[in-house]
Amino acid sequence: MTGLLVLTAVPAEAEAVRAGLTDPTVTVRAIGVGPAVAGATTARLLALAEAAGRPYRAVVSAGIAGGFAGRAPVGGTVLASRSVAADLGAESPTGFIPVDELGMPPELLGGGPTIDADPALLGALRAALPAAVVGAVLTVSTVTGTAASTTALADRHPDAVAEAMEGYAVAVAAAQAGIPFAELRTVSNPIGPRDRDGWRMREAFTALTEAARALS
Ligand SMILES: O=C(O)c1cccc(C(=O)CC[C@H]2O[C@@H](n3cnc4c(=O)[nH]cnc43)[C@H](O)[C@@H]2O)c1
Repeated sequence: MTGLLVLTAVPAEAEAVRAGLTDPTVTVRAIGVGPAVAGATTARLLALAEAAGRPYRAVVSAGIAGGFAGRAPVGGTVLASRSVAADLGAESPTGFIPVDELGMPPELLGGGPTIDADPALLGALRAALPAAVVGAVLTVSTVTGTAASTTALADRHPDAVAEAMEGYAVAVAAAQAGIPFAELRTVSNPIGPRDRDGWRMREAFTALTEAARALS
């Protein structure tokens, strides 16, 4: 068994994580933006390690994220209690219907639209990062960018603290491989009306480097 596998979306996030690591057995890879490429690449990396007889002991989806105002501040660190496929479902005239309420067989839903973090791994990360906010982290294919969609998402997920674009997909691949999973994020921007120039990337990357010291 090899060490921990930490998966970010983009190379800049991977570099920020590497800069904080003290454990040489931790592997960091940038696997792309969004659930499709993230899920496929995670599954491939886990299968290759398994085939080589060196399976990873755990997988962490890490990177920057949008934070819900009043729940996770810009520059803050977030640990997912669960990773949620927040836009997997159906629209209707009366609102969004989550995929597990569409009447499909549960075995076709990859464990459902929510995957809990591994309790032992989350516990260890919480102990190492006591200032981190713990709550649901939403996985979306489209960055939320209007006040109306922010309110709808926050109301639908009262325990959600942040959104990003890969966690749930990495979690599905980890679950199918039988490997413990957690999601660690630092907040680069508030979720809300799009203001790309206001994103605090440097602050979030610095926080990510600090948080990565907890990964071992
Ligand atoms: O320019 C953009 O619109 C843009 C949108 C999302 C991400 C980026 C990145 O350069 C970072 C990649 C990574 O960041 C996560 N992220 C960060 N903030 C958010 C957010 O408010 N909503 C969803 N995802 C977010 C995400 O995991 C990306 O893969 C640039």
